Amino acid sequence: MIEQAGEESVFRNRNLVEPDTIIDRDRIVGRDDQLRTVVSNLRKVLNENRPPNLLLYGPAGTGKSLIFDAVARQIRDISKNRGYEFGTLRINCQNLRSLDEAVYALVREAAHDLNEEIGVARHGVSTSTKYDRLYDLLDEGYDSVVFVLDEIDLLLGRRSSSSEPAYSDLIYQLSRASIESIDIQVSVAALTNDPEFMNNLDARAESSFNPRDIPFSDYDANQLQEILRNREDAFIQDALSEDVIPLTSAFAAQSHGDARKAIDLLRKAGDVANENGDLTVTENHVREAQEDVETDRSLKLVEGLTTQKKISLYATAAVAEFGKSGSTTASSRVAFPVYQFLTDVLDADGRTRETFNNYVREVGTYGQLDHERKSLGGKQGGGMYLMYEFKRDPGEIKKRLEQDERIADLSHHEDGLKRVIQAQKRNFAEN
Ligand SMILES: Nc1ncnc2c1ncn2[C@@H]1O[C@H](COP(=O)(O)OP(=O)(O)OP(=O)(O)O)[C@@H](O)[C@H]1O
Repeated sequence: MIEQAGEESVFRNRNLVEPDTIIDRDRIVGRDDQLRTVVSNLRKVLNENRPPNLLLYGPAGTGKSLIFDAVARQIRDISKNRGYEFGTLRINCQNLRSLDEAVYALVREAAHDLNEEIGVARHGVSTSTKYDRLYDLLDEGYDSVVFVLDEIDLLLGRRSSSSEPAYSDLIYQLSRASIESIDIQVSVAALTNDPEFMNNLDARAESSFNPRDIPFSDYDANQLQEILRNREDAFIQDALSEDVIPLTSAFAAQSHGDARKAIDLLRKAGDVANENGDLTVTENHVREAQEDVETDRSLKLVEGLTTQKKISLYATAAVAEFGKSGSTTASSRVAFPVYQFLTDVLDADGRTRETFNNYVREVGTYGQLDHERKSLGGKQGGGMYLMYEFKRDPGEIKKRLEQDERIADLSHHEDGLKRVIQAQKRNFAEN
């Protein structure tokens, strides 16, 4: 099996359909206007002038990083040959919680690029000491630097209601660095999905940043097709059947024309073909890959539920999973006492039967399960109950819920859980 997988693959160069692979300039499809604008601004570096600040904005996966990085790499190579040190220092602001963290991340980038010590402690020193270290490193190592601030709108910092977001401060300081703090040429390129970003900057930051705007729009299905066709050589010859690229592009165009999603989906379709031992990627492989993507997206929603809703869903999924083999259904009459057992195990509050059912039904609206109202007939004094039917493997949902450390404990009680479920099922069937 392993040997087979090693020998036969639809891929010749799978890297080409990995979204983070750096691609050559000749693989870039379209985006001529944006390329021209970035080139005309960054080429000022070649005359040893400071390039203007730039704001690249548009939805995710529309080529902002690709275009900027491709041009910056070329400028860097030409400059280096001429003995002029041009560099870009990139940080992604998504996971940075404060201005201080952002400045430290820039110090770390510069030190890494220049092969120097970071030279400043992460904690326990002021942000201005970090700025000083940053400027020292830059003065020593470069003639010109562009700070690339990806997802800049997410650098909010720990704000009181009256204070400005951290990105305003960072942009203000960095775009003034050339004037006040440093001898080399410095400018800022900010990347964001938010077209209104400039409206959120305070007046001070706005006036010192004053960028050239470079907008990026969604790709349509035809543009996505072209992008994918330009990477067809990731696959062995004739591995892609005719309808694969059009279908992949059509799916990705539905999710905001994101090229990253299109490339991901094409790679996943190839993986599905490999898993099935097929040497041709077909429409069915694309559909299967797309289903996996959707499953994963809706499972992610499960991670955001409150603990009570997670316990309710866990109980219901366990009843379905530990029922008859391959079963996807769970009766509320069985699932509710199982939920009570789980709240006892976790020492959590117990909710009423009605609230429990409301929680599980609510999860249904995220696409995990359906419910049907059923009558007990003459059983248990009559009355109604709900029959839940999972649309996908309930075991997978349970595993996803166990990623929450409060729920993870339940996986150590599987034997007890199975016993309770069996007892409740017997009880339900006998009455
Ligand atoms: N015009 C294009 N030609 C070829 N490949 C492209 C093109 N546009 C985007 N891609 C590919 O799509 C992926 C995402 O592009 P990129 O990282 O530039 O998106 P972005 O606009 O910076 O998105 P985000 O806001 O999510 O960071 C990359 O793998 C890139 O190579």
